[in-house]
Amino acid sequence: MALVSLEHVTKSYPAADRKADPVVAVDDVSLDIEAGAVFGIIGYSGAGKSTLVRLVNALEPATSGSIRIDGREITGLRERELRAIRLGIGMIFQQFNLFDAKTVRANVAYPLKVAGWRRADIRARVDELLEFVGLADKAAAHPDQLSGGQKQRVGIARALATRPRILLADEATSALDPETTHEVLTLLKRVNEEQGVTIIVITHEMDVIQTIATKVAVMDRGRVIEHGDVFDVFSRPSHPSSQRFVGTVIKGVPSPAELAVLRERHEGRIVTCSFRDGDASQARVFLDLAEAGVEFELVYGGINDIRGRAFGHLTLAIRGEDAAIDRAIATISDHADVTEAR
Ligand SMILES: Nc1ncnc2c1ncn2[C@@H]1O[C@H](COP(=O)(O)OP(=O)(O)OP(=O)(O)O)[C@@H](O)[C@H]1O
Repeated sequence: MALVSLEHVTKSYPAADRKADPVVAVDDVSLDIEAGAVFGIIGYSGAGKSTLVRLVNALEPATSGSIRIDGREITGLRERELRAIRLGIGMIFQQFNLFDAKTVRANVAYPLKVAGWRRADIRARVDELLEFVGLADKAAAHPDQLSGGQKQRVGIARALATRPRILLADEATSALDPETTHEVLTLLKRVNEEQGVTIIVITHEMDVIQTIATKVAVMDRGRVIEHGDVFDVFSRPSHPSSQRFVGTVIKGVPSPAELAVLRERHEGRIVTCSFRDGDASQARVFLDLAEAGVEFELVYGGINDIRGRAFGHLTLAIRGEDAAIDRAIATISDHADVTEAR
C-alpha cells in the first residue's frame, strides 16, 4: 500500500474576477508515493506544485478526489484529526521559516513543546537531532549567525523532531548556492536512508531531482503529465514539456538552434542516437556504422549518470550512399532510439 495516495485530486480557487472561471491549480492528479521513496515533483512556476503540497499536508482541503495518508482518507476529516495527521508530516521551506528571536536549540525544540513532550526528553531529542545535522556546536546561536546551509539544517532538524514518516521539502535548496545545495541534499539523502523517512521534494531545479530522487512526477498546468523512475523519465521523456525540462540538465541532446549550426558546419545526414544501459553501447553504434560502410563523425554528445545508471546521446554526421545510411540507421534502431534532423 502506498504511503501517500492521490486519486483524481482537483483543487480550484475562485478567480479574482468572480465572473471568470475558477483557477484550477491541481487538475485530476492521481499519484502513489511508496514508503521509503525520495519522490520529486517538478514543473515550471505556476504548475501547481505548492498547491499539491498543501493538499498532502492537509493545510487546505481538495475540491474533489481522494487523498490517503498511510491508508487513511484525509478529505473530510475534522481539524483535530487533521492536526494529528500533520504531526506525521515534517516540512522544510525555501526561506527556512526559522524563529529569528529563538536560539537554534529553541527552534528545534519548538514542535516538541507544542506536542507536549517533557523537558528532559526535549533536551535529549534536540541534542540527538543537532548531532545528526552536524550543528551540535551551534545550539546557542541565533539564525542570523548562521549561513543559509546551516539554517536549512536547523530547518531539517526541526522538521524531523517529532519523528514524522514523511518530509515535504518545498524548494528547500532554491535559495542556496550549488555547493551548499549539495551539502543539504546529502543530508536529505541520509534522512531518507538512515531514518527511513519518505521525502517529497518539490522543485523547479532538475539537478536536485537527478541527485536525490528515486521517482519523479512532472507537473504542467495543474496536471501530472509524466511520472515514473527518474532514470526512465530522464533518459526517455515522452511529453514535450518534460523534454524541455530534462533538456536543461541532460548532456548531449542538441537544441534546435544547435542542430542548425551543426548542419551548417558538417556535411552529411545529422542523426542522434540515444541509448540506455542494458540497451547498447557507444562502441556498438560505431561498429554498426563501420559495417554499413559509411563515413561518420561524432559532432555532439554526452553520457549521463543517474544513481549509477548511464544513458547517452550521440549526434553524428553520416556521409555515404543514402541506401547504406538507411541500412545503418535501421540496424542501430534495433538497440537505440534514432532521430534524424531533417
Ligand atoms: N490561494 C490561491 N488563490 C487563487 N489562486 C491560487 C491560489 N494558490 C495558487 N493559485 C494559483 O494556482 C496555480 C498553481 O500555483 P502553485 O503555487 O501551486 O504553483 P507552483 O508550481 O508551486 O509555482 P511556484 O513554484 O511559482 O510556487 C497558479 O496559477 C496560482 O496562481
